[in-house]
Amino acid sequence: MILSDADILSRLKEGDLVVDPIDDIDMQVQPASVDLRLGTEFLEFQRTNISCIHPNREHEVSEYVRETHVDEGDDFILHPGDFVLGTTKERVEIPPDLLATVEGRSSLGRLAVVIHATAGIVDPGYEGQITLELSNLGSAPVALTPGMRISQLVFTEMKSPAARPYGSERGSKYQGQSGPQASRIGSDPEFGGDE
Ligand SMILES: Nc1ccn([C@H]2C[C@H](O)[C@@H](COP(=O)(O)OP(=O)(O)OP(=O)(O)O)O2)c(=O)n1
Repeated sequence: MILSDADILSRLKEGDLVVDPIDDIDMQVQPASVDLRLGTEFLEFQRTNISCIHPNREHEVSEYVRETHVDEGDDFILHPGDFVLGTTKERVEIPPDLLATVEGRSSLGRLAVVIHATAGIVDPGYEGQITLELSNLGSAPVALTPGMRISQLVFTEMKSPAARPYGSERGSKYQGQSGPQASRIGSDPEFGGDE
């Protein structure tokens, strides 16, 4: 069952579901979702620095991404074909009985800007900001402004709460992330990590 605006407001009031900050409830809480705003940090890929991103060489992350800060009110120009990691301004806490999905906004979709390439699930138990996989699929550069509403979160009530929610007890690698975070796939067991 998907939460309606009334359900979302009631869970936010109860306090087990957190989306923070919400500066304008009427603007951000939509009929069946909450709009999230673009944060000020971006991770850009530097393809000239390495020959290949290999999942089991996590130490290379700092060599292939560079962090850029853009103040609210300034522009980050997303060029055609670009792929950069951004972040939501809001921090979320998802209770064990809810699954959240990150979706784009139609207004940005109509400009050919997508906010995730493949990862749309925010797990029950997850706490932190959400990393956006920003791409411009169109043919004209698009200016993105930190603070603009860029994505939306939809909440689905599960049949029962997760028995082992996302979090430190299961060593979840993105729990508590702040700002855009590069992939930590190197810590997956299949690549010799200890997750
Ligand atoms: N666009 C997204 C999608 C997800 N997440 C966060 C919330 C998710 O709960 C967490 C993990 O997402 P996945 O389970 O899709 O990713 P992995 O399987 O790679 O991570 P893990 O092994 O920790 O489950 O990352 C995010 O910040 N931005």
